[in-house]
Amino acid sequence: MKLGCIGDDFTGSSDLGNTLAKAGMRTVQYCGLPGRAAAPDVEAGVVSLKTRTMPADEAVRQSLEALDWLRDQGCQQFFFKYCSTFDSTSKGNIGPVAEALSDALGAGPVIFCPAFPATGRSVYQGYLFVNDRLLNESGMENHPLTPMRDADLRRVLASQTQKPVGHVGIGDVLAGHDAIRNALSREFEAGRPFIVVDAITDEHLVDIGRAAADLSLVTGGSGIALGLPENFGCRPALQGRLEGFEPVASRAVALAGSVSRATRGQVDAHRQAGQPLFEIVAADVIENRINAKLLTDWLLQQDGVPLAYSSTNPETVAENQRRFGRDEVAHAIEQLFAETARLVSERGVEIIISAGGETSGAIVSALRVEAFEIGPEIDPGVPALQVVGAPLRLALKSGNFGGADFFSKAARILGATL
Ligand SMILES: Nc1ncnc2c1ncn2[C@@H]1O[C@H](COP(=O)(O)OP(=O)(O)O)[C@@H](O)[C@H]1O
Ligand SMILES: O=C(O)[C@@H](O)C(=O)COP(=O)(O)O
Repeated sequence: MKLGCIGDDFTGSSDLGNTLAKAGMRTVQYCGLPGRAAAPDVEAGVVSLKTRTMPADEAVRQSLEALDWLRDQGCQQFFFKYCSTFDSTSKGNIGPVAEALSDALGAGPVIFCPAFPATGRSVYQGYLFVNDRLLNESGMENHPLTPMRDADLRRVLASQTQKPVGHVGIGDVLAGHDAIRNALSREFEAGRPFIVVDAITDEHLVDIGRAAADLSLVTGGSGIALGLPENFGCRPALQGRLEGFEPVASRAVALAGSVSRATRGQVDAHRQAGQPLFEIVAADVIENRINAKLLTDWLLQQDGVPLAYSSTNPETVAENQRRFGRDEVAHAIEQLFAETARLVSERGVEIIISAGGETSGAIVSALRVEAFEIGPEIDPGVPALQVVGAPLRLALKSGNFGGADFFSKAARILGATL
């Protein structure tokens, strides 16, 4: 293994796997810390953890364990993948995890770059934009678990780490990879080892990737991984990745626990397309009026691509959190989806589409998936996934990713019988 990656959630890890596989690296996504050595032909391993919102010391512990495993596989460079909207709480976990990894590796300059132009995320003058909005006006300020209320990445990162934070601006990035490398050294030598790097286009990311060839630790969204595979002699491998998987004789079932803007739009579009929808109301979950058995029965009675969703507007989410407690309601809904995924799979469903990072983490854990092979891209940042060693396929959609017709498109590319 050449490139060892640690993802702070499961959807984000499949996003990274997608980028690396498209860029020509033989990539496997592991669900949690693998219990055995990787197959010898794997070039990039992505250990997906669910560390984004857990207490920082536990996130650090799990990330260091993943680092040890990746080191044992022979990796030469390490990548810490977090969200392209820099999702974190006031305590971390981006800063604490990056700090621990950097100390363990004795790293030099460490890049922080969540830019992902294909999905509208860019970093300019140290500020993170989502399309034409600053991060804190993009809808992310209402995220149920990681509300992002400051777009200045230098300030957000500095509040999470003891390490001084530097910046490589767009001027240096536009001047190409040598200038970027020099600027990184300049910041490091000035005593600022954690360096936010501007990037607006894929070309910038490729140049930053090239400048990072000798760095032991790189951190960011999946975009910053665009340029890394070439450093290992890999070339883009689009052949065979453009079409869907071979069809299988299984329906697809969709489960959405994301309350992000894009997911809510996809739920509406699915309804308008005449597909069967089941709305999960938080109070019904908490007060046991709905459970996984009832939901499974409903899903299996439908035609088309049935979708069960708890996605709702920010006011209702805030009301649910006030009434039941933020973590309690999130956990109850995640567990309902996880148990439902387990039951539909037991009853023969081989294709599950999941929307939401935390939601997907819970679902994948309940399905006891060990690893995924990365298949064709459904939409930017979302690949079709084949479970290694089992006839089960998944799509793990980050909340804010995907086009309006995502659920139907995913079912088709995953090879569902429609
Ligand atoms: N109706 C709701 N009320 C309160 N919390 C909800 C509701 N629906 C989902 N949630 C919780 O919100 C969180 C959404 O996070 P996640 O699944 O990571 O989605 P995203 O990818 O959009 O961030 C989950 O923990 C989920 O259980
Ligand atoms: O980088 C991204 O935006 C995604 O890969 C990601 O991590 C999104 O997280 P969720 O929205 O919580 O799925």
